[in-house]
Amino acid sequence: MTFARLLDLAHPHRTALALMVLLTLLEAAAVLLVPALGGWMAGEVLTATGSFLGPVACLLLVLTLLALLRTTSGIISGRTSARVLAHLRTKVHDHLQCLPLSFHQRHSQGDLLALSTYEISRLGDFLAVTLAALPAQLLTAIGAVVLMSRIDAALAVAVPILVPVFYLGLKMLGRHLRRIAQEHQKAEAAIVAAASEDLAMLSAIKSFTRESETARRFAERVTVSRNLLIKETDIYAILGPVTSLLAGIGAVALLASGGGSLQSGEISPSAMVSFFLYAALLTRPVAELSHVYGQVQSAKGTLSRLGAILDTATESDPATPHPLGRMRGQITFENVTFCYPGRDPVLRGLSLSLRPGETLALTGPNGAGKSTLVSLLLRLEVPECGTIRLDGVDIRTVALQDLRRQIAWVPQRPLLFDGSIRENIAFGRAGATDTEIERAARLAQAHDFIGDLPHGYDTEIGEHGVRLSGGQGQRIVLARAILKDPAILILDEATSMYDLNGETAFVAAAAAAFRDRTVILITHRPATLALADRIVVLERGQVVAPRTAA
Ligand SMILES: Nc1ncnc2c1ncn2[C@@H]1O[C@H](COP(=O)(O)OP(=O)(O)OP(=O)(O)O)[C@@H](O)[C@H]1O
Repeated sequence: MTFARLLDLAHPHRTALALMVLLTLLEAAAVLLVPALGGWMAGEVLTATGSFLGPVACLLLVLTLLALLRTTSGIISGRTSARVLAHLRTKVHDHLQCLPLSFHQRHSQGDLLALSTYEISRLGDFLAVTLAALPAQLLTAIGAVVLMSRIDAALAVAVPILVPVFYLGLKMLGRHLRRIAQEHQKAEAAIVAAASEDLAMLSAIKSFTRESETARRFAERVTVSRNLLIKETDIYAILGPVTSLLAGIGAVALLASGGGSLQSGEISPSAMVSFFLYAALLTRPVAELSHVYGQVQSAKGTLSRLGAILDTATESDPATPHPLGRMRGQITFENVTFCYPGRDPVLRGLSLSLRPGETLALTGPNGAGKSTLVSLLLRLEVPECGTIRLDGVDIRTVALQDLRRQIAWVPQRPLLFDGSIRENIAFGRAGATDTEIERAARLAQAHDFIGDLPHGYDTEIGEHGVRLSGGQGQRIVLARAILKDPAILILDEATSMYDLNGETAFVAAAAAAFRDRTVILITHRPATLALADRIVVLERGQVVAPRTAA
């Protein structure tokens, strides 16, 4: 399963990976020639025939070929690695974007961040560098063993005994290493989660003077990760040299046993030198293969977490979606019941209708289910039972993007990104002109404060709009929604941070902003309630007191 996932991820890069494998195999074949040529050259020198120009020339040729192959494979490996990483990152990012909000509410952001950055980068290297070079490592190791056994047949008996022992040792160590690697990846995720939360909470941390507790909590997580990393690197540091040493000892023992053959003349000096060089050559792939074993364990963990995410169903459209043109804005909730996992129902058989062009104020106690109602209308959540219709069309039968294009939603917390004010407003509609952006900003009562900023609409507002006040952020987000020019506008406490003048001005301008659309105002504020044609009170998931505004 894990292997199938790996093949799937490698598929778009198969040509480059195959080329890498081919080049490294050629490189391994060239490397295997070096001991033979070395032995030949040594033989010529030791027998003092003086005719060692032939082997020297061959050796130089092979070394030049090796340098060329290594340069080419180095370039291809670097490029493939960068491409694999970019592909994995965008694949995971795009998939995360398409997963329902309920998935994100169940998973830690830190875990997802660690997976899509640090873990994926390790996996990319594993795929494009380590695995691509694996066939060449095997060829070098097997080639060296075969060529050594041709020189001294005793090796042909020793190898089948040594290999399973070596493999079993690696397997035992590998299990231990996998557990440590998994714990380390979890610890890294916890660090990312704490770092991003601490930065998001910074003003609260400062005002409640919780710096030392925050630092202690962070240091604890760092210590856990540090200790696991030390364990991991210790094992890697021991594994390589120890396997080299074992392979070396084996080779030297065989070499020593070959000493007799040299004296008895069964083996020539040049064959003896070649044998020794093959033995030295063998230690490198053996040590690297042991390293690969550890990396395989770590990659398995990443692949299984990645698989769990990539196998989670994304938001989907019906097979033949009902086409939607510009809607009139009639909304009907029919007997809708919904509950979050493990919670009591938030909405209980709720029925509610809005006429096209109507402005409805939705009010009621905190936690009554008002925002949840909006999530259901946007199909961010799906009701357990009941039907929601737009202009009489069941929203389950339409394509998600078609549905969401009809609706502009201003959530309780302004969602702003690191960019200019212009970019943040233009996020509402691709291709909007500066005039349209300015008109939306005027309706949202944002134009005047924007004009007072040093760079006006080009002012950079920082991550999450940190360089704006709460009320200014709300005005930008409201302008964005107005710019979208939707059939349905939903304002969820969208003016809660407006100052009195701003709110009064918005109420005065609201007729223009609300013209020709259905509006849902979720609010407790009397000034905003006064904008509504009708006020509906939601309590414990049900409509309790609909009444007409005076
Ligand atoms: N993702 C979630 N998982 C579990 N429960 C949730 C989730 N989101 C909201 N709830 C719960 O659902 C209930 C309704 O929440 P909702 O946000 O719809 O209320 P609301 O009427 O908009 O409240 P407020 O006036 O405070 O904005 C609350 O009890 C809340 O705790």
